Amino acid sequence: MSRAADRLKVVLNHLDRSHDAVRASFTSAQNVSYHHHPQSLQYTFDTDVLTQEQIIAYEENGFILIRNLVSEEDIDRFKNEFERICKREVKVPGLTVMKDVSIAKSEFVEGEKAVTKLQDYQEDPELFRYCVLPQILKYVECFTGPNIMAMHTMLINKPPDTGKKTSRHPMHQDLHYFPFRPADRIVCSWTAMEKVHRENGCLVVLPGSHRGSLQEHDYPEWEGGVNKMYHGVRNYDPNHPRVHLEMEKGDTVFFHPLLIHGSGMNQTNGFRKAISCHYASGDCYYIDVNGTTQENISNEVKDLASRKFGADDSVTFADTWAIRGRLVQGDRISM
Ligand SMILES: CCCCCCCCCCCCCCCCC(=O)SCCNC(=O)CCNC(=O)[C@H](O)C(C)(C)COP(=O)(O)OP(=O)(O)OC[C@H]1O[C@@H](n2cnc3c(N)ncnc32)[C@H](O)[C@@H]1OP(=O)(O)O
Ligand SMILES: Nc1ncnc2c1ncn2[C@@H]1O[C@H](COP(=O)(O)OP(=O)(O)OP(=O)(O)O)[C@@H](O)[C@H]1O
Ligand SMILES: O=C(O)CCC(=O)C(=O)O
Ligand SMILES: [Fe+2]
Ligand SMILES: [Mg+2]
Repeated sequence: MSRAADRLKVVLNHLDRSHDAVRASFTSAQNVSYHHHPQSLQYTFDTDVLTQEQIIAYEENGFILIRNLVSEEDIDRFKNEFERICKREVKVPGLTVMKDVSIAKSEFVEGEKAVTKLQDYQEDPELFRYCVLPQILKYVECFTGPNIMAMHTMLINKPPDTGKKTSRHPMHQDLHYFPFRPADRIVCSWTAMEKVHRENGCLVVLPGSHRGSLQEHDYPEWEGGVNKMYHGVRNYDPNHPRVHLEMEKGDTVFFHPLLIHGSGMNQTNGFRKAISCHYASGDCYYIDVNGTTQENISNEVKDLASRKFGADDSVTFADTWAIRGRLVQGDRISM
């Protein structure tokens, strides 16, 4: 047997044995069918980039954390560009600068202290460098395959909580926002731009939840308010076992779009920064989400597109993504 085939056999054997344990901890939370006996890898391509342990970890948990993947120098450049955008020294086409809902109506907060998130930075060449970093794409390819689209770009500047707990991001699955498939050929890359820990609201994940299905999402019923489009899984069980991903500057997590994740309150005085990109295979295809649980977010996004960019009724949810997507490797086949 070849080395690659040998390696695959070891991984599959391991997965077949260990799935039962992971499954057992998730039966209560979601509707998963537990009759999966892997004949091949479902979530990863074995391209000799991931170690056996990493393949197993992603197949089982739905995420892998790579330490020290992005250099300080690159991160400082992203931070610098973020500051320039907040000071309005640069104007980026298509970019949304979002303020936290609890300070959105305050006239007294200016500059980066007012900003909770930059959405859609793909037209900013300095920030978009993140999406084409070779060491990131090398990992992305293990999940998407060789044709890679950058579909969704964000820089998150999680603010100190104002006391209303609005700095939380409810537990959700990113696939809720995406009208393209297959889910297994989509991956998020999320890089800490400084130390992130429990106190400043690190990512919180439910390992293995990527093996479930897409859940119904809606605004959580939070007394202090919820940020625009921060939908959460509807029947979230707060007692479900979770993992807090504490990370150093430059550490990067790659995670599956069905992985249930969120982030807690930022209880420090500092802004917690992270930069991210969602990638999809250039061979993915768009779906019509009308009549599905994604209809609510689809309507919100279309509404925003019409208010912000004057898009008319003929612009679909899929169109809003096709406009934003950028090819970063290989061919744009059907996206
Ligand atoms: C053709 C291309 C189309 C592109 C479409 C763009 C789609 C973008 C979103 C896609 C979602 C991506 C997937 C995300 C993954 C998970 C997430 O991160 S979900 C959270 C993402 N959230 C957003 O992307 C929100 C986008 N931002 C906005 O829509 C706007 O910033 C805004 C929140 C509507 C604020 O608009 P703006 O014009 O900047 O603000 P104001 O004029 O000051 O306020 C208008 C109105 O809105 C209230 N408000 C302000 N900020 C917030 C907030 N954070 N949350 C809730 N409400 C907010 C504000 O108080 C005003 O209210 P009023 O009652 O009218 O006074
Ligand atoms: N009702 C809910 N619906 C959806 N998500 C929720 C709900 N309540 C809490 N969450 C989310 O669960 C995650 C963890 O929240 P929490 O504020 O407890 O943070 P934490 O990191 O566990 O902090 P702590 O150390 O205080 O426990 C966050 O993503 C939060 O937004
Ligand atoms: O950085 C965070 O708090 C998580 C953001 C997130 O999950 C998202 O915007 O989809
Ligand atoms: Fe997310
Ligand atoms: Mg908690």
